[in-house]
Amino acid sequence: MGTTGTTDGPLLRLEGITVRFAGAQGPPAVDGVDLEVPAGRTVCVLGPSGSGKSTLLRVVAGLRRPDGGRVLLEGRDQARVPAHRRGVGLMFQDHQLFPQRDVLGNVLFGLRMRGTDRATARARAEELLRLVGLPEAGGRAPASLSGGEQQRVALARALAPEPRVLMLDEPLGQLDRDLRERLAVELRALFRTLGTTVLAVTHDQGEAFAMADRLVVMERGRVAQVGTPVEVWQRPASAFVARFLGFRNLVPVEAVGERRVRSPWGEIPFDPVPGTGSSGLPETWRGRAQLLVRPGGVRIIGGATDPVDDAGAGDAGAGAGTATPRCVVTGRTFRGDHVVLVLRPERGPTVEAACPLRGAPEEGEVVRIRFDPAETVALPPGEAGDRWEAPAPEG
Ligand SMILES: Nc1ncnc2c1ncn2[C@@H]1O[C@H](COP(=O)(O)OP(=O)(O)OP(=O)(O)O)[C@@H](O)[C@H]1O
Repeated sequence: MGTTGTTDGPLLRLEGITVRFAGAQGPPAVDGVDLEVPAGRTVCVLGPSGSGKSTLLRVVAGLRRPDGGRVLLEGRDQARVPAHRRGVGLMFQDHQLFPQRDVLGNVLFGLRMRGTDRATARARAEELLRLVGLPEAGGRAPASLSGGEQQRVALARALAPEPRVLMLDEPLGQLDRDLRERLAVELRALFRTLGTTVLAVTHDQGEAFAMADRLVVMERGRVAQVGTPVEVWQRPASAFVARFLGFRNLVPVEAVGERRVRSPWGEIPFDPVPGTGSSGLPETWRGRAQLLVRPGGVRIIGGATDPVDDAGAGDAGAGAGTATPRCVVTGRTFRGDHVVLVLRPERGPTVEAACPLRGAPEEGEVVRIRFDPAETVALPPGEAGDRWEAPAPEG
């Protein structure tokens, strides 16, 4: 009962979708968005509140006409196709089951509307309830179910009419984090089994990373980055994306030599941007960048009294001229198998470090750190609203 495309191209393609709300100031709510969803895949649009995610879904569903651009389903322009004929399903955060119908009645609803005969509809509804893990719940009232169970029923109801594309708007938003991440993993497996094509929007990275084959990160109505979850995590395209993913160790830097930069923490070697020359930065950045250091790349190399000279030349692991700033541990949080430390260096912004439980320093301790070049990512120097300022000179 899968929904697969009949053409070689993506099942859903958006070309330059633009939406301007009447009377709204500033740039359009959705600003020239291109996006593709291949058949049988799950694409998650991820972005902060107000970045245009829901508006985009409404355009695909046919609930809002775009001011520019096209929606193509199986290669066909949907401009003149009304919402109810597009064959797309939409599930909102507040899934609103029909309270007066039992669970089976809720799942049957779309099938009966479509004129599916009673026996076929019932068989399919029961099959879907089994697939979402509620095989015995058909006769229950929605109000007697937990939030997570209601969410599953809503999903079964949305899947029942076999939409060509299933669209989910913050599908797990109302559930607590634990359940949300578990359900996201289950959904991914379910969509794989059914071959469902899914376009989901969420502001929750955990949910998006658990569900998506491909991520589209939005920033103020525009696409900031497209890639697999691993690609986006490993190489965020901008400081905006990096911050949105929760990375905090982000500083302006200036090239000072081959694959070395001056940062507010001192001079550090970094991982060059692929395809660049000796400086390791694209020429268009003119020797400037922002540098992200992943928390796992901040290495504790010893206590304050260990023999490391202040210019940073003494530590064998760090290499000559490499900063090994001295920091006070100001925060310490357990995260299961590791500890996240907040470190206040003598100069420059605070640093977040992830380190193994064993031997992790205590709050108030003074330590030395160095930055592992393999865990750094150079990002473009600036973007709208994000001013690049030269790092303070050392000394
Ligand atoms: N009907 C409307 N009239 C005017 N402006 C609107 C309307 N709907 C949305 N907007 C604006 O368009 C922008 C995008 O809104 P949208 O709801 O698509 O964002 P979102 O990313 O889905 O946010 P959230 O995660 O909070 O739902 C916002 O600035 C919002 O204020």
